[in-house]
Amino acid sequence: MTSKSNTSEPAAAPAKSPPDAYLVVHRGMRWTDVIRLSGEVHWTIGRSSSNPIVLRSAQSSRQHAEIRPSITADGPVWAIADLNSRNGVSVNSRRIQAPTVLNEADQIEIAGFELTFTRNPATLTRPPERNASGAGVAKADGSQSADDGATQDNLGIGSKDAGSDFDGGNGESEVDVVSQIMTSGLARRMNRDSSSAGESEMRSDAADPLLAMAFALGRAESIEECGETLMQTLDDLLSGSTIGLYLFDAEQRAALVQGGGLAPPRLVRQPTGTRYRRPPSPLVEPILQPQSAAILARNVLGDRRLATENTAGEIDVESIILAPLRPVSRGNAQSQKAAGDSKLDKGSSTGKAIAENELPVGLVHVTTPAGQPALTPNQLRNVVAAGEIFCQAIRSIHREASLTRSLKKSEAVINRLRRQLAGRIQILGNSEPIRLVQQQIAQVAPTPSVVLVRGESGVGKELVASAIHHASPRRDGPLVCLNCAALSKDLLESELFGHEEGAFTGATQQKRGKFEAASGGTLMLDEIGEMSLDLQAKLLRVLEGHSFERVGGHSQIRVDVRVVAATHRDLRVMVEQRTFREDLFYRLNVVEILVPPLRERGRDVVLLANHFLQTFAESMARGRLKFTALAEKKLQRHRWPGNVRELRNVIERAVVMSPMDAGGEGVVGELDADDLMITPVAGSPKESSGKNSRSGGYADDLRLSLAELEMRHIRRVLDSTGGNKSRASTILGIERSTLDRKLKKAQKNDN
Ligand SMILES: Nc1ncnc2c1ncn2[C@@H]1O[C@H](COP(=O)(O)OP(=O)(O)OP(=O)(O)O)[C@@H](O)[C@H]1O
Repeated sequence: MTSKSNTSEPAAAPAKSPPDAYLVVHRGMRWTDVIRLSGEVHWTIGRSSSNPIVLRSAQSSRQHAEIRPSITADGPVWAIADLNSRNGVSVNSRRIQAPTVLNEADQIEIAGFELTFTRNPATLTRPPERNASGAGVAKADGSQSADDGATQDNLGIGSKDAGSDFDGGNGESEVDVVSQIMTSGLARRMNRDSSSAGESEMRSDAADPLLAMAFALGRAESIEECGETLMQTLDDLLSGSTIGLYLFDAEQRAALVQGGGLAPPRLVRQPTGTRYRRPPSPLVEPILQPQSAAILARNVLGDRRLATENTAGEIDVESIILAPLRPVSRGNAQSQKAAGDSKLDKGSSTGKAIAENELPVGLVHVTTPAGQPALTPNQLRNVVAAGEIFCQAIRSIHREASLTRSLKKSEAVINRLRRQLAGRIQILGNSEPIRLVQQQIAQVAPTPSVVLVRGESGVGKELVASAIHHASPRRDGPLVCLNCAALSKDLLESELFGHEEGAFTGATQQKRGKFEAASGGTLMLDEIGEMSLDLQAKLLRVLEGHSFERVGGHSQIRVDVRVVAATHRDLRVMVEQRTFREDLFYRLNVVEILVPPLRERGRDVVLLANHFLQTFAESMARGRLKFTALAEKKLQRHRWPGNVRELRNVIERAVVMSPMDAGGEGVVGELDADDLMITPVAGSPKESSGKNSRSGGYADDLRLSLAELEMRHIRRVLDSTGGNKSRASTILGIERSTLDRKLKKAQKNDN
């Protein structure tokens, strides 16, 4: 920064006082200390406590400098003069040689302190721009003054890291030193109280309420409770002051972003004889800006820009604190630093559009009435500290609430999936043999017994095992399935029991087996009849409660697993043929469930076919589909050698091959017998002699009524036009409205 017209020397005596101005002492990134310059007062600055502004520093002369009203050709101004100090006074890094007019945003350096001169209250809440090098206050000529060596104090604000407010890192905190600046008539009174010992006593006094607050907030469960606790703490820290606590809910945040004013405070403390009044908007607007600093302003009496008038139209406030409530996170501190380093536009005033998420969560506004001691920098520091503790607490409450919300959502999803799963593992069917299976599952599921499920391939043995698991007390544990026919003897052993690293070629790392993976749940061993006799012996030992070792391992592993075995073979015959161990057979055959083939389930075929039809039509977005009577007959007559799996595949294929708009708006698409690709079982009557009904075969038409035939033709034409009704009605030679009427009527009949 270079010095401007302020080197011009003003005339000595003022005829009239200059406009009020502010001397701003930046105190870290989060707060500023403001001294109002008003009237015709000569504001001497120095080490002596007789000065209105006291600098407690050995670098400061007893009477170091003076800021006073002066007259120039342009009118009354504020000027600064060096009172023959040892270390001099610099304005914008230039040591002044004569009284110098102060201009907006001038940086004054005295005895290592850095002060900003401003007339604009909007700039008061801005954190200072910092010297990027982190060096202390530079002298104008770059030299050290003669008696600089007299003190080792390094009081330059610029030497402090912008992000850390509490410790200057040089053994003495910057805040401690700067906090000893005092103003006006209070200097003497404060001097009495704020000897170094007094200051630290004040701080330890503050520690108790802050500590009590931290404990209370740890227990608080709502924002309201946190607000009450903060208010109580502020009351303890700032007795005699009026306090307003503003907390911005969603509505208020939206209003503030739109440029609306402050809503009434959420909580107020007003000692007897005082009345709380909101801060004026010129002060509120800048404090809502991102990265704004808390301010302490003293000598506020009569200043309408810093305080609101009473009912008599007077500003009867001695000092104020206005602090934004903003949680400080690591990221936040970094962005504050970045803002302090470069982003802030020093020249502009307020009124920038603020994003809702950049607003503080609230404000603390403290005022002391005229005639009472002014608020102190320590009190400012304590308000900011209390505000930060409060913000952390409400952030925890918000986080907890959001975690609870997402937990509830997850639970809802889990329950939905459970229901879906339950639907999928439902053993559908009303036939006698399938009812018996359902009943056996219900009986055996709650017990810990081993179950042997037998049946042809594709009848639903795995589904039965799954149903047993999900109806058992182990339902929250894992269900692990292993097909014993799919692996060689050695691989099956390592799959079942796991292996240690290096147990065999390719065993590059330790692996848990399925028994361990199923611990606490159910292990389904499919195709158990394919297991080698050696492995059968090992399995039997585990089923009898013994521990086992991983392949290549020595440690004994014991698991809590329920086994459900399945096979399409007749194990009794295998036992007779000595290909299956008799002892294992009896161990497995505690409860046997025989799943009937599909051909023995009567009308269940149609029930299952319809279930698969709906499932696939939905997953392939084919709308509503149904089977024609002929299709159902065909399904019923087939012998289903591949059982339910075959049925499922037949239906899936039919749905895949059906037109995309088969079940379009207002139409239930039909799957005819010809759409079902089933190889007719030898000896059964030919299920359909016609071609695919949609592609134009008329063999079945001989059994249709005229109306049915008409509708079948309409649907074929509609198919050929891709569902375009206008084109279909042209081909059919009828009005579009007639077509609509016929379709509606057919739909009614279908329903
Ligand atoms: N009653 C049923 N209700 C609904 N779906 C069933 C039913 N029975 C079987 N299924 C379905 O049929 C298919 C085959 O069933 P599953 O795999 O359980 O038969 P499996 O007897 O274990 O076959 P494999 O002998 O080849 O191991 C699966 O998609 C299954 O969901």
